[in-house]
Amino acid sequence: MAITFYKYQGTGNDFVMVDNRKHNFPTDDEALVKQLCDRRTGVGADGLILLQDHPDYDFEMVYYNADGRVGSMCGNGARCAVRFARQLGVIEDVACFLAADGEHQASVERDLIQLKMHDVKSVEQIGQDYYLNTGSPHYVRFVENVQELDVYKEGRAIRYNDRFAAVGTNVNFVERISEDEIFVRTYERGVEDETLSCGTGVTAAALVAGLQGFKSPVKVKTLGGELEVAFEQTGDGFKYIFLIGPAKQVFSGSVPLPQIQQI
Ligand SMILES: N[C@@H](CCC[C@H](N)C(=O)O)C(=O)O
Repeated sequence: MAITFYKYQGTGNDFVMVDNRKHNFPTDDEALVKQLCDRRTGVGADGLILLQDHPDYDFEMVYYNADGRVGSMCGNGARCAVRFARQLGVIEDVACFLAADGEHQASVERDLIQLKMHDVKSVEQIGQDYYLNTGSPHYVRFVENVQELDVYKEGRAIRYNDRFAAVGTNVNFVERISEDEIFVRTYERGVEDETLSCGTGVTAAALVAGLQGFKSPVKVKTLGGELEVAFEQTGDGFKYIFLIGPAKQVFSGSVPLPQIQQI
């Protein structure tokens, strides 16, 4: 049988979405997810997201990285999942859903999805750089001329260093553009390459900018578009963190997958 899939993107971070309320997509088939995300032999995406029923939430999002492994929280993917849920009629303009790191609230306002992220209790400083978890682990380094940087090379050097090699980390390179704006480029774990944007990475970079005196909301440019991050600073951390930006459907199609049945 064939499954219908939908392709979504949020500031250029792209995802294959499956309405798994209607299928029994095999949740542990790494090879299948990897194949669907392959940009030459599959649909092509930075990750795959299953939208599922959940007894206590509007829906559950199950997120996989392009390498086929179950991922941690994905900020752009979550904004796409909210748009997908809206288009499927699962929600109207507000959502309370479950992701890898727990419950999230979100709202839809025209083109924009506003996603509430979990509080960040602390930020570790490593030399001049920072390490924090915004649902996924992120290393943040401020640089000059981020557009000139070899993000693949520099990102891999940090992602595979002794401290991070086992669990991995995403790596964000950040340039100050003005008093209220930064430019972020991210090497993504699980894609193992630079992506056009990473929502949890943008959030991490904006919070570190907050530590350096930026006021909320911080405007963030990425290679794939613009996002905004609002937050309230607490003693050592942050609360009321919101990631705001567009998310849209690009196309839909079907793939023959005999191992999957319609429910
Ligand atoms: N693109 C995502 C982040 C995805 C998580 C990452 N690949 C990891 O494994 O930590 C986002 O938008 O947040």
